[in-house]
Amino acid sequence: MWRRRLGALLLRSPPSSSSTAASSCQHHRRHLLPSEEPLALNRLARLFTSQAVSDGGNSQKPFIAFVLGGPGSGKGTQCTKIASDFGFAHLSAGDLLRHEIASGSEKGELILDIIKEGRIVPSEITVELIRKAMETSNANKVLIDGFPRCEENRIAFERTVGREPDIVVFFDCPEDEMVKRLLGRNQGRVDDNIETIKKRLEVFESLNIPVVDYYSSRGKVHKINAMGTADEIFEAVRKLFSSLSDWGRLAVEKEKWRAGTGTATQRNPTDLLIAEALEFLDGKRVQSPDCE
Ligand SMILES: Nc1ncnc2c1ncn2[C@@H]1O[C@H](COP(=O)(O)OP(=O)(O)O)[C@@H](O)[C@H]1O
Ligand SMILES: O=c1ccn([C@@H]2O[C@H](COP(=O)(O)OP(=O)(O)O)[C@@H](O)[C@H]2O)c(=O)[nH]1
Ligand SMILES: [Mg+2]
Repeated sequence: MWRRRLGALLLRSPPSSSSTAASSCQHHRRHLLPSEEPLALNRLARLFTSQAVSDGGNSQKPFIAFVLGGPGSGKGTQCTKIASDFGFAHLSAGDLLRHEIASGSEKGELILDIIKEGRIVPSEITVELIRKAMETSNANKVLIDGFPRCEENRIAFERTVGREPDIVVFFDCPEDEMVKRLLGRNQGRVDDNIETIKKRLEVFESLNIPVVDYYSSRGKVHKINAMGTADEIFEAVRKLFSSLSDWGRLAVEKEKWRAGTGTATQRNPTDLLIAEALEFLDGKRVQSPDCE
């Protein structure tokens, strides 16, 4: 039984093969470059797992996922689900800016004007809000929803926080669907009107897509088709995060085994399982007769 389960796990595609950007981009094919370097899957998955099990969320280096996509592509909806199923803190850049407006600060007035026009708030304001929210949340896994909006945002974040995101999830949605969703959002937002929506779509194409292209060239983008019901889309999202988590666990086992907690002369089921995982992770073909 354990062997059958292992076979199924090992035969599952790693996340980089099925969903990394560029390979199957439907709505933004012309923008996304093929990945120049493959996702460092073992490193990434190990990081994901070690952060997931770190002690009480005191890690200084959280796992960071940027969540990008056009206005109305479903970023916020999917982030809520990821946060609840995978234990991420959900930091929405737009929500942080709206809280600043609600606080009545001087900065809030400037932010309101910019949001009404569908433009991008100066990087120093947004990056500072995100940096503080990351510090306050003290979480070991963070979703940053709707940021960076442009290359300048990206560079300012990387300079201030001192690192890149670990992955970028990109929701790929056709424009007419995004417009339909935004006009039906009904949350009383000052920017959910057709005039601002048009401007936001232009800004998305001209300034946000280059950020996706940049991370795509770094092998970090996982593109998700954002058409379908929220639950259907979440199935694809769940696969991505589950794979990271499964592969991370295997990578940790591999390290333990290499460190001497398993030897070739021990032949109990756990050792066999680890040996098979090791072979697979080393890129060899696993003989798994119980599975197909
Ligand atoms: N898959 C979906 N199908 C139809 N409507 C959706 C879907 N996902 C989200 N929505 C709705 O579309 C609107 C925009 O979704 P939201 O998550 O706020 O997107 P974003 O954060 O990318 O702007 C919301 O009213 C939301 O309830
Ligand atoms: O990093 C960010 C995120 C948002 N915004 C502004 O806030 C608006 C709303 O952003 P949000 O992410 O809430 O919109 P969504 O894409 O989710 O509809 C954007 O159009 C921008 O004007 C910004 O300037 N920088
Ligand atoms: Mg949103």
